[in-house]
Amino acid sequence: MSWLFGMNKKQEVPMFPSPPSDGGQDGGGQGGQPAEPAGRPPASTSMEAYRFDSSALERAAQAAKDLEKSANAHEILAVTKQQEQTRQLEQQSRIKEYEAHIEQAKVEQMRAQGEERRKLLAEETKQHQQRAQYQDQLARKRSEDQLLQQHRMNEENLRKQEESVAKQEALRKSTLEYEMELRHKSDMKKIEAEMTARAKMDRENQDLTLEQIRVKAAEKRDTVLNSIKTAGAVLGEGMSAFLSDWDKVAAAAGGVSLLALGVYTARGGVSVTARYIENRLGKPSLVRETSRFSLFDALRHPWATVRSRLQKSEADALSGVVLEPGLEARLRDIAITTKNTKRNKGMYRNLLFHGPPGTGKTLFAKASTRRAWTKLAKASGMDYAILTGGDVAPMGRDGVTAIHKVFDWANTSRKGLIMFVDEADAFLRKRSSEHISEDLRASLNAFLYRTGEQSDRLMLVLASNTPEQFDWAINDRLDEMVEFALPGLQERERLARLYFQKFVLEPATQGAKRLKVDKFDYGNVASRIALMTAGLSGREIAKLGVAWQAAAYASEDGVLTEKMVMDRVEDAIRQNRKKMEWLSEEERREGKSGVHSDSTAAPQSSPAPASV
Ligand SMILES: Nc1ncnc2c1ncn2[C@@H]1O[C@H](COP(=O)(O)OP(=O)(O)OP(=O)(O)O)[C@@H](O)[C@H]1O
Repeated sequence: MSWLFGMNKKQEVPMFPSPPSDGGQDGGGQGGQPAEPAGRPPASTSMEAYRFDSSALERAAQAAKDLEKSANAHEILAVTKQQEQTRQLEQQSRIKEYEAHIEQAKVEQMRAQGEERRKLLAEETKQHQQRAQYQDQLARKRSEDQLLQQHRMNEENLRKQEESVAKQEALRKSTLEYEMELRHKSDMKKIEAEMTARAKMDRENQDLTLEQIRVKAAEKRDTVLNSIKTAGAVLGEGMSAFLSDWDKVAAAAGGVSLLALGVYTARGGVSVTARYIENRLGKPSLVRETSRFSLFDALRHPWATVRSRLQKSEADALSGVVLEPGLEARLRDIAITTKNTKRNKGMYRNLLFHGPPGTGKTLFAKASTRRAWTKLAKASGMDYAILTGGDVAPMGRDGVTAIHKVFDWANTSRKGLIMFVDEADAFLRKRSSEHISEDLRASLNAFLYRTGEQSDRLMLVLASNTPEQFDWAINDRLDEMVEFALPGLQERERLARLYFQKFVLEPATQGAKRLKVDKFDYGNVASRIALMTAGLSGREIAKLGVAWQAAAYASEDGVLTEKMVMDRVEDAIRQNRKKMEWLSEEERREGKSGVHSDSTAAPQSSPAPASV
């Protein structure tokens, strides 16, 4: 209603202090008051607020008159009413909004409460679980403690039993010793008494005894003299009769000559026959091991022969040898090819096994894995023989004969023979650059002579970790090379497991030995060892097994702990690094231990290079 009090639309709304109880009515006395300047003191403002201003009423009356006179008075009133209604509606809608807000706030509050309750519940569940876990842990710990207690008690009992047995044993031993001592003393006394008695008797009978001796000696002398006289007379007569008859002399000379001839002929014949039989049946001295049946060996060691033959037929081919799968497959392929060669009566191929030291070349062929080699030979349907190159040099000039003997013996095999020569570089080295003895050179020449042509009876397998030392003529005879590389990651893990089993678990379970294993996850330890031991050879890992065993024996309680295992591994790694440092620069360049030269190198699990 500002227009009613003559307020211009452009005028600002006055800022009044809040009125007393009736201050809200339209057209209140303060309506026409001009706005106070901001800086005026509040006391004077409140005084003026209660002063009555009649000019406003006058202006209102005037405005009402003007309004009555106005032609649009009705419309203005209607508009005013509408505005009033609109404001009321707006007010109501604000009230509704406010109520809606309140409702929403309630919903929010309920949701927050729900959330709180859920959190509380979750917290309670968590607490409950933790409590359950804790109780479970307590129960486990209790049971572990009980087990430990039990274990300790068992050990204590065992110890007591052992002690009591030891005491009894000691008592028995001391009793026995005492008894023996007593017996000894009484024996000694008896002997002493006998000796004294005999001495006394001898002394008393001395004269008699001397007389007896004298009589016996005189009798003996007479007998001997008489015998000599008689023999001389008989021989003399015989000789004179023999020499006087020339026919008898001639017959005797002929008989003696024939006898001598017979003896020499028989000796020569026997030695030739023996050599023939030896060639057919005997094993040459250079052959360390063979699958061929040897009559002499069977007669000398019948039980060992029977047992080894039985074992071979049962055993798993590659048990105890950890090879990279590609290499294993390759060896099997070679066996199949060899078998087919034999079946088709073809010519055999010569092989070379090469690689760094300690990678299983010999192991594959020799004693402990004899089965594996047998399997290869068996799969090919052939016999096998194992020789060592190092045996040839000490034979000196006999080396040539020994080599010929081996090849003669090999050629008598009906099935065909695989000849494995371990450490072949020991006698097959270069004739030109190396300073080798005449005897060794002659042995090498004999070997070359006997292997000059492809054979349908003999397959040659050489093993060496320095094949670059071979004489060129030997290289020329090789048809295929198989590389035994350093073990890769998986092989190292298998090796670690194998040797832990062999040197720790098996002795620990046998019970007789003083070796126990602490509780730890060995699978996990083996994986860690495999990761750490890149560059170590199979032999070095096998030695680790022995080191673990020794560590357990050296400890006070004989228990092998995880820490002891890992300490030995770190030792082995350090030693390997040291060995690598010792390798001369030249050896590195030559690549003798090429795979070793970078001990941190990635594991070499790739298959060996194919062929020459
Ligand atoms: N692949 C493997 N699997 C299982 N054990 C192995 C393997 N390689 C080596 N070893 C262990 O190392 C030892 C030595 O191996 P082996 O004599 O076969 O080595 P090599 O290759 O012939 O070495 P060198 O060239 O020095 O003669 C074996 O007795 C065995 O304990």
